[in-house]
Amino acid sequence: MNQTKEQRILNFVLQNAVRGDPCSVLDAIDKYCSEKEWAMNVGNEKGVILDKTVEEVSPSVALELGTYCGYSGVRIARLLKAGARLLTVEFNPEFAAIAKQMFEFAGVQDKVRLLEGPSEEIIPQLKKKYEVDTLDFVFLDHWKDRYAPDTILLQECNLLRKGSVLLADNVIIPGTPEFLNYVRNNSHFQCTNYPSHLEYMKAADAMEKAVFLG
Ligand SMILES: Cc1ccc(Cc2cc(O)c(O)c(C(=O)NC/C=C/[C@H]3O[C@@H](n4cnc5c(N)ncnc54)[C@H](O)[C@@H]3O)c2)cc1
Ligand SMILES: [Mg+2]
Repeated sequence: MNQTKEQRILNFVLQNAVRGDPCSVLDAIDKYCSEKEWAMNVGNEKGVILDKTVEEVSPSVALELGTYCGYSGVRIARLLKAGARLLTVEFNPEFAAIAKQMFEFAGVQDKVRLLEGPSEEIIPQLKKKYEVDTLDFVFLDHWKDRYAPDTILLQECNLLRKGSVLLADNVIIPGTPEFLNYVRNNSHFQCTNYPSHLEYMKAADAMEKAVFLG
C-alpha cells in the first residue's frame, strides 16, 4: 500500500530527529517539507510569530484547531509552562494518528491532548467533557471557512475571557476574508496583523492576532 505524504513526513522525523527533542522534530519537518515535499505546516518563519505569541500569553489552557501532522502542536507544547496543556482538534483520523506519534516522539505527549472530531462538535464539549473553564490562547489553522463560525461558537460557549488571544494562520494565503472582516469590525476584538510568507515559499502570507476584550 503506498505511503501518504504525511506518513513520509513522520518517517523522516523518526529517522532524522532526536527522540524527546521537540526542536529537532520541528527542524526535521521543515527540512523535509522545504527540500522534498511541500506540506501545510505553519513553518519556521510564521512559527517564530507563533512562538512569540505563546511566550507573551504564557497560556495555562491553549486550543489548536487543525492539528494536521502535529508541527504547530509540538511548537506550542514545547513552550508551555509546567502544568499547562494544549488541546488540539483534528477530524481526519489518518492525520490524527500521525500527529499522536509526532507528539510522542517529540516528548510532549503529556502536555497535549488530541481531540478527534470536527471543531464545530468539539468546541461545545470543551467545558463539560474536557473540563475547560476559559481558553487563554487559540491557534486557528484548520479549513479557512471555519475560522469565523468557530470564533463565534467559542464566544457562544463562553470559552473566551477578557484577554483571551486568538492567532490565525493564512489570513492572506489561502485567505480568511470572513474571519478578518468579523474580528476587525468587532469592538470586542483588538486586532494586530503580522506580515510573513507562506511556509517554505516566497509568496506573501500573514497571521492575525485578535485579543478578546470581554
Ligand atoms: C490555494 C491555496 C491552497 C493551499 C495553500 C497552502 C495552505 C497553507 C496553509 O498554512 C494552510 O493551513 C492551508 C490549509 O488549507 N489548511 C487547512 C488545514 C486543515 C487541517 O485541519 C483539519 N481540519 C479542517 N477543518 C477541521 C475542522 N472543522 N475540525 C477539525 N479539523 C479540521 C484537516 O483535517 C487538516 O488536518 C493551505 C495556499 C493556497
Ligand atoms: Mg496554515
